[in-house]
Amino acid sequence: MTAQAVQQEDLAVVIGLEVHVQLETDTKIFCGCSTDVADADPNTHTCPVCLGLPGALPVLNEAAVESAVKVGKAIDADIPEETTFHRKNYFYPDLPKGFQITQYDAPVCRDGELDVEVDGERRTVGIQRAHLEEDPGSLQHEGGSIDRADYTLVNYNRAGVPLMEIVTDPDFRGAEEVRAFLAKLEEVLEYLGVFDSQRDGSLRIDANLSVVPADEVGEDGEISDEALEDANRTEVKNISSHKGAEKALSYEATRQKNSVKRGREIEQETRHWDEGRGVTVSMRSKEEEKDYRYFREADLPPLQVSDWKQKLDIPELPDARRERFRDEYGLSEEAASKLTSTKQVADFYEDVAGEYDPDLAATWVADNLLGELNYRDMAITDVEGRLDEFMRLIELVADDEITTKNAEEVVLREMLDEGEDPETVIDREGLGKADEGAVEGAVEEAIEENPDAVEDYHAGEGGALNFLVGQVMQKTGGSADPGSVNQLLRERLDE
Ligand SMILES: Nc1ncnc2c1ncn2[C@@H]1O[C@H](COP(=O)(O)OP(=O)(O)OP(=O)(O)O)[C@@H](O)[C@H]1O
Ligand SMILES: [Mg+2]
Ligand SMILES: [Mg+2]
Repeated sequence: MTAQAVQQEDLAVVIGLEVHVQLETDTKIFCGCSTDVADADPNTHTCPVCLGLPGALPVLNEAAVESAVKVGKAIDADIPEETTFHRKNYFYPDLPKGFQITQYDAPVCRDGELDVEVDGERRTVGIQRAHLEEDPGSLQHEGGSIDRADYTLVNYNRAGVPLMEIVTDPDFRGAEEVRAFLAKLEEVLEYLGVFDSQRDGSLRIDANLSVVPADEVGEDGEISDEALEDANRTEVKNISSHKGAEKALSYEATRQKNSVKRGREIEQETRHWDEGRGVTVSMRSKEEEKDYRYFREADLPPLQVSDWKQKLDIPELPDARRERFRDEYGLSEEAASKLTSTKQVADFYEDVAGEYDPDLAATWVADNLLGELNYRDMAITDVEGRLDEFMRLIELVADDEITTKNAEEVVLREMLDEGEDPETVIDREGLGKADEGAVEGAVEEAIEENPDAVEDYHAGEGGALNFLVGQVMQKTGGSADPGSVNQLLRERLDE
C-alpha cells in the first residue's frame, strides 16, 4: 500500500492494551514496607530492598502471587507448572536498581480472555499474558509537563508495590471498546477482592495503536497476523483513567490517520499522553526487547504454582451472578445488572432477598438505597458497617410498621444525611404506623368536620374522596397507609 493512495475513511484502527493494576496487599512485593502510601511523606515507605541498595535481597510476597492466580482463574488463563522472574534492565531515575523485577517467558498467566459487551453485543478480548512485577518509583516533574520541566523530584514510596501487567491481544477496533473492557476488567478485579479502583494510581495503561487498511478487517473484526505485523504501532504511555484512555486513543487514531493521509510513515515509537493539553507527544523510538537485556532474577527461585489453582477459590463472577439473579429471583436485565454492579451490592441484595420478597428487596436495594447513595456521590462501601440498619428499615416496611413512602422519603434520607439508625428517625419524626383505632378515629373526625366534602362524594365528585384521604393523612401525621385510609373512608361513606 502506498500511503498516498489511502484515504482516511479507508483505515481501520487497531488497539492492544498493557494494563497495569495494583494488587491490594498490605506490604510490597519483595519487602515488608507498607503499601499504604497515599498520604505519606515522600521516601518514608522505603527500605534497602525497595531502594535497591547493594546486597539487599528480595523475598516474594505470597499474597501477591495468590492474587495473580485468582486473576488467572477469573480470565480463564493457563497457569504454568512453574513461574519465574526476570530482570528488565533500563536506566531511568524511577528505577533505583537499574532494573525492574518482572516476568518474561514464564508469566503466571497466559492465554486468557474476558467477555465484554459493546453496544449490546458480546465480544471476547484475548489476553496474551498477565504477569507480576514491581512498580517503579514516581517522578514529579516541577515547572511544567514531562517535556518542559525545570527539574524532577523522585519518590520511592511506590517502588516495589505489586503490579499485575495484563497484556491484551490487539482486539480492539475503537476507543469505546477499550472503555467497555476497562470497566469490565475493574469489575472483575474488584469482585476478586484484589484491586481497589478508588485508590490513586491503581490503574495505569499503555495503549498500542496502529492503523491498517480497512479491507484487511474481516466481517467478524478479525485481522490477519501479517497485516498486524506490517503496521507500525505507537505505544501511548501515562494513561491513568478510562476517560483518559478514550481521549488519548481518539486523539492518536486521528493523528495517525491524518499522517497517513498526508503521505507520512507512522514511526514505531513511544508517545506520552499529556492529559492537560489533550495531546500525545513523541518521547522516544520504541525500545526493542533486546534493549532490555532480560535475564533470570537469580535472587528469586522458580515458583511452583500449578496446584495453587486448585487451592484458591474465587467468588462467583459478575456475568454468572447476573444470569443467576435473573433466573433465581426473576429480576429484569436492568435490575440484575444494577444489583451485581459490585460484589458488596450483590451480597447485600442476596441477604435481603433471603429474608423478604425478592422484588421488594430489588426495589429497596437497587432503586432506593443505590439511588439515594448515588445522589449523594456515595457507594455501598461508604455504608458498609451499617448494612444491618438498612436491613432493619426494610424489615419495618415488610412488617407494615411504617409506610413505604415515609421509609423512602424520610427515614432512608435521614439515615444517610444524619448518620442515624432507622428507629431513632422513626421515633423522632413520629412515623410509626398509626394503629387501626387511631386511623378509624381520624376517619370519623374527617367525616364530621367536612360535611361539604361528604355531600360532594355522594354527588359523585371524584376529588372529594382524595380531599378526605388528605385530611386523614394530616391527622395521623402521614403515618397511616393511604390505600387503607381510602378503603376505610369508602366503607364508612357507602354505609
Ligand atoms: N498492530 C498492532 N496495533 C496495535 N496494537 C498492537 C499491534 N500489534 C500488537 N499490539 C499490542 O501491543 C502490545 C504489546 O505489548 P507487550 O508488552 O507484549 O510488548 P511491548 O510493548 O513491546 O513491551 P513493553 O512491555 O516493554 O512495553 C499488546 O497489547 C498487543 O496487543
Ligand atoms: Mg508490556
Ligand atoms: Mg509496551
